[in-house]
Amino acid sequence: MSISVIGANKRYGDFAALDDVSIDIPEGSLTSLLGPSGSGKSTLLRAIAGLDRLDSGTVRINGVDVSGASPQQRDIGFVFQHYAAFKHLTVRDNIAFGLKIRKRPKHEIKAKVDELLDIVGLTVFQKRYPAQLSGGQRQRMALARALAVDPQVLLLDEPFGALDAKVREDLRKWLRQLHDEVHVTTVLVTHDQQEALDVSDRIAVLNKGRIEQVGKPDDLYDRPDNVFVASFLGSISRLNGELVRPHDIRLGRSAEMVYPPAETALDTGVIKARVKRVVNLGFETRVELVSAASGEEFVAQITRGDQNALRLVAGEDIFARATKVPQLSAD
Ligand SMILES: Nc1ncnc2c1ncn2[C@@H]1O[C@H](COP(=O)(O)OP(=O)(O)OP(=O)(O)O)[C@@H](O)[C@H]1O
Repeated sequence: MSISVIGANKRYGDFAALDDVSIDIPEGSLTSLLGPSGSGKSTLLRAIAGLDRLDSGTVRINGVDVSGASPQQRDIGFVFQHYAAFKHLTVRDNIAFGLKIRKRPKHEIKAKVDELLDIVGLTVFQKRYPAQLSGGQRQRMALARALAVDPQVLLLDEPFGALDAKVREDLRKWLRQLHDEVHVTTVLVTHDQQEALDVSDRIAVLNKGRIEQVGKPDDLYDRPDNVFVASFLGSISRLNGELVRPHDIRLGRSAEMVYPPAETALDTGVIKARVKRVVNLGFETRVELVSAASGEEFVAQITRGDQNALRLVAGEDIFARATKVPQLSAD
């Protein structure tokens, strides 16, 4: 099912939580709403779900105007950051809950729950109670429960937000696989750009109640419309007045060493810089630098292999040259 939001506005007093937001979410896609805290992501998701009414604007699911419909009528699966499971029901019964209240036949419930337990990897824990699960297992149970009733649309509001970094990473890989198997149109709210880049077919970047840009992860990263999108999707520095990404900066001990490949004509030219700090981050090394000419501080990210060859240390003067982020169309 596709989702269209057209001209959505939502105010709290004088404050515009959504300011004329329009977005098309294609059928079967996994689309992330990405933005800083307070940018309106949850407000937009809740409007799609029917949990909050818009002041004006339209929500369409598969072309049908559902703006006046209740969440139940919209046939939506929802998972929040803190999932409210039924504590007194086992994992199996939690997943079966929606099917039981819809009075589905017993054999159908059993088959569906068995399938979902398998998909979310909780078959061996099916007799446990929610309190006996880890946070990550509980969120997987929540997803299985939301999917049990075959919703038209799956809405996820920071579903992994309360989990630690490693578990988050595992779960977002798992979510992507799950989506590839189930294909339900999914909207994921996140403030984590890594998460959005990792799992999404499309990302909508929100800022102050407006959508800044919508596109495929690579398009947003390589061709951001403006500085906000460029900086929200990854760290970025200003160098000779140009925006550059840390891993697009070449460093060397001579000007000749930093010539970029011939095809990248869009570059900053050779810049003399002083190394301020070198930080080893496992596979990569972050080098913090100061431009000799302008005093601008910038950050380069090089491989550990390059650092082993260069052996950069704080205080030394080197040369840098960077490929620019393509010109920002909306600035
Ligand atoms: N019920 C409410 N009453 C007043 N203001 C609200 C209400 N709900 C949301 N807001 C405001 O609307 C803005 C957008 O909120 P929203 O929850 O959509 O942001 P968000 O992007 O999801 O942020 P976060 O990542 O922090 O959850 C915020 O400034 C918030 O304070």
